Amino acid sequence: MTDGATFTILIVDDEQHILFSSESLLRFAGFREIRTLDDSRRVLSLLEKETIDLIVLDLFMPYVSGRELLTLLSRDYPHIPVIVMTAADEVDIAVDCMKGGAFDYLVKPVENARLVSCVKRALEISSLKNQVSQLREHLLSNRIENPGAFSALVSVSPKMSAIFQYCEVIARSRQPVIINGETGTGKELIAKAIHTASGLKGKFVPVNAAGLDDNMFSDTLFGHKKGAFTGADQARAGLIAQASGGTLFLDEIGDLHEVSQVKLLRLLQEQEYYQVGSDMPLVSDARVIVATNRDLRELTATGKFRNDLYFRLCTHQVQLPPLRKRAEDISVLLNHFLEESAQELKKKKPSYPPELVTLLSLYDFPGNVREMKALIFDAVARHGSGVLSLERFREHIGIRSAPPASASLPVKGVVDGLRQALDRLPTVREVEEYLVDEAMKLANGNQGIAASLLGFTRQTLNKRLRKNRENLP
Ligand SMILES: Nc1ncnc2c1ncn2[C@@H]1O[C@H](COP(=O)(O)OP(=O)(O)OP(=O)(O)O)[C@@H](O)[C@H]1O
Repeated sequence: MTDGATFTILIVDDEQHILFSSESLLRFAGFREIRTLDDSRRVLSLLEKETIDLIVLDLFMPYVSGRELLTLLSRDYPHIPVIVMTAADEVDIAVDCMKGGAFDYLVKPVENARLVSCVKRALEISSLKNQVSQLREHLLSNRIENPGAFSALVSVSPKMSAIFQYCEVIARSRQPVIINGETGTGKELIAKAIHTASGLKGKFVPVNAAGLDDNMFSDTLFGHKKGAFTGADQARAGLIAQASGGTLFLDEIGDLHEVSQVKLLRLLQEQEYYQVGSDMPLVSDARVIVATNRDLRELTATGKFRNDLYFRLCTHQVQLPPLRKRAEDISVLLNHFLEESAQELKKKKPSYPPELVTLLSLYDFPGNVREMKALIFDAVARHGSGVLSLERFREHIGIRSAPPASASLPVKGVVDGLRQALDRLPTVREVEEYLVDEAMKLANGNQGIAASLLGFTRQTLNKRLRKNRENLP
């Protein structure tokens, strides 16, 4: 999808009628910024003054030929794609132009659709190339230019900061984005951040596709005409109209109904949609960002998600890591949510025992940041003294005084491992020493947490540790 409004095209041809017809054709195809020149000597001075995204160049012109210009353009403006358009249908000339850096070579009279699709393709490829080089620069410079756009996302993780940098670059593109990640990892926050960083003036409009059948999807997104169906007493503009000049965020895209997938594909390809009960196409310029916690590629393989829609969506992809894969964020998020919850609940921000961070890092947070946020809000709501109690967290995380029955399998694995290593059945003392050692490692040396993991009291663990030390050779 190329957005004609954002690109400037220059057409150079000494024949006025060609300039006129090519300009009209491209304007009709949605390209609004078009410059024309019938004198090739003025091309370079124009390029010094204006930003041009693509050039359509005639080959045979008086004064400076198109071929001469092509050499200069490839040398000084290699990022601008040049489409050569000429009456000469000769293979040698075409090959020479392509070697000289032309993006494509079209023979006059050029079929309208051919010229438009060639221009769109060239712009798509060059804008992707530009993004790649910006991305490279950005990643090498290792900084975010607009940190305000990402301020709602609290993180000190290098993985997340690389993601923010990538998002800042793709924010400038109008191509769709797929955001993938487990529930609660911050997909909607990232989508909002991309919208803010894009500088788009329109709104950020979220729509949850889960549970919408095709009728509901069409009505919600595209709206309806008055009288379109029983009960449609008023016309309704859909959310896509609200997202005009902004971003439409489609959450849970993996659950989108098959028929709705076709409508979304049309919207992405043609930037067009139909309101329910209308056969008049409407135009949308909203940027589309989608999110899912499912594997879209896998869904395409099983036929549950259209291949062509996937390929339309997949230009930019963001994969958010689960919280358990960025343990360095536990402590900053804990402080952030303590602050936020204390403010919201009008309480003083409590302090917490240092073991809390270790305890939280041991947990795998299937609900990710959302789960952590809820846990902390609840603990702050319940607590009365100045220091948070670990009890509520222990309960949630499931570390109980007695190990669960299902623990027998891993224990068998431990015993088997020791049996192999020792070449005999290990003694009870050896198994115990091993487990105590592992628990202490997992708990970062915190005896309270290690004791909980082992199902001991802290005093019992302390005794065992002392005994282990005495048994050291
Ligand atoms: N890095 C973060 N910093 C602060 N808050 C966060 C962060 N990530 C997520 N959150 C919070 O966690 C909650 C869930 O975030 P969000 O809705 O963006 O996740 P999601 O991945 O879109 O979830 P789902 O897949 O369930 O729709 C929100 O309250 C959000 O504010």
